[in-house]
Amino acid sequence: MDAFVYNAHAARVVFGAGSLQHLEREIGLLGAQRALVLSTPGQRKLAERVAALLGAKAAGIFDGAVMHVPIEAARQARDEARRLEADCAVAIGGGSTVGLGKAIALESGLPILAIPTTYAGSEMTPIYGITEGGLKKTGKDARVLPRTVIYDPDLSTGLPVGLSVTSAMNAMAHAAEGLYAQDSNPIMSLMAEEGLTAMSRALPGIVRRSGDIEARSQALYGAWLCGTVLGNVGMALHHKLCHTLGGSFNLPHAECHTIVLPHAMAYNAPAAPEAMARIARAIGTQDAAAGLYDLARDNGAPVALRDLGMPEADLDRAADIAVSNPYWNPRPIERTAIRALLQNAWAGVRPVTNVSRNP
Ligand SMILES: NC(=O)C1=CN([C@@H]2O[C@H](COP(=O)(O)OP(=O)(O)OC[C@H]3O[C@@H](n4cnc5c(N)ncnc54)[C@H](O)[C@@H]3O)[C@@H](O)[C@H]2O)C=CC1
Ligand SMILES: O=C(O)/C=C\C(=O)CC(=O)O
Repeated sequence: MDAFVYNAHAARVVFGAGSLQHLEREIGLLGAQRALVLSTPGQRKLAERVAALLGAKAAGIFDGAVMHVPIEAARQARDEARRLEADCAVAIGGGSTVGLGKAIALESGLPILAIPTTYAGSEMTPIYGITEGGLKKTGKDARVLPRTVIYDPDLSTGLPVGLSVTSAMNAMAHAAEGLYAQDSNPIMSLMAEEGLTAMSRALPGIVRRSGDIEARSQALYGAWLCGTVLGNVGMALHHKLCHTLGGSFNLPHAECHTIVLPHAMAYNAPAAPEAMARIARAIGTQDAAAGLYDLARDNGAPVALRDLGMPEADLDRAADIAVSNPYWNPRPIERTAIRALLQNAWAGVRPVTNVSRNP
């Protein structure tokens, strides 16, 4: 076994259907008296429910969370937290809402209690992202890691099936890249495999019946594991491509992850055969790249960037941006091969690598 460094991140997790009922207890354990509740405009009603549960400990609601955390939204939320003298942020929603909580915590150090309703996994990472002047910057800071996470599968039954599938693929991307990360370690790899398995088993159940609590529980469990992997080891080519497509071409986050993931795996397969074998085993397939493509397609997710409205003419610029300041990657970043990868992802070609067959 190779030598490795393992850093555990402290977070308290309360998991299970109905666990939102423990919110008041959990806020008490954080020692908070004035919680600012955060949401998107679309999840305002849920934020009001949370505020009602908090009673006198609710300082107010800010429902201006937006994908990729525009600096303007971050400033408004920070101002509101100061004005209300909040001593805690309760973020209920997906990665955008948790991201807004992180923007507040980054400046003020306020503790975050996160209640995720998608599978993006941000609640388990010290990674923040803020968009300013059309550019998304990401960084790591221990202050933004939520102190407490309440995973209540009841709250995810309303997540539309399409977004459930793409959000799950977003989570799986964290695990897949974690398996070949430069700083990977055996503990994170265990979590990554288990997270991939949980997600691939959960998806057909959710697609069959959106309110299937067992499937929803499996998916949230998978989101927890995959998010933990993202929070502990580095991202590589796949995340760089998605941040390029989301940040510079305004394509939707989870859908980009879904479409690009099989192609990023095909690109990296020759340089990371063991990771490919583990991914394939975890999702019960012969070939990691083709298996991830099939999982998305068979559960009704988009598989082509052109179906998200990306013009073919933008692929050259996307390739240029993706190869500038690349994240570490197991296979060297070659512009011609990245351009070909993007072409395949744009057209929705099913990739097959024949590298993953030997666990
Ligand atoms: N910092 C980190 O570690 C990570 C950050 N992210 C960031 O998170 C953002 C994407 O987050 P996502 O969760 O994909 O999307 P999101 O948080 O933007 O949510 C997408 C939409 O679904 C709605 N929604 C969420 N949960 C729902 C539910 N249960 N029922 C009905 N509607 C619901 C939201 O109101 C929103 O309109 C991106 O900005 C991405 O960069 C994503 C992963 C990790
Ligand atoms: O943008 C961020 O907040 C940072 C990381 C991610 O979005 C991870 C991802 O691409 O899912």
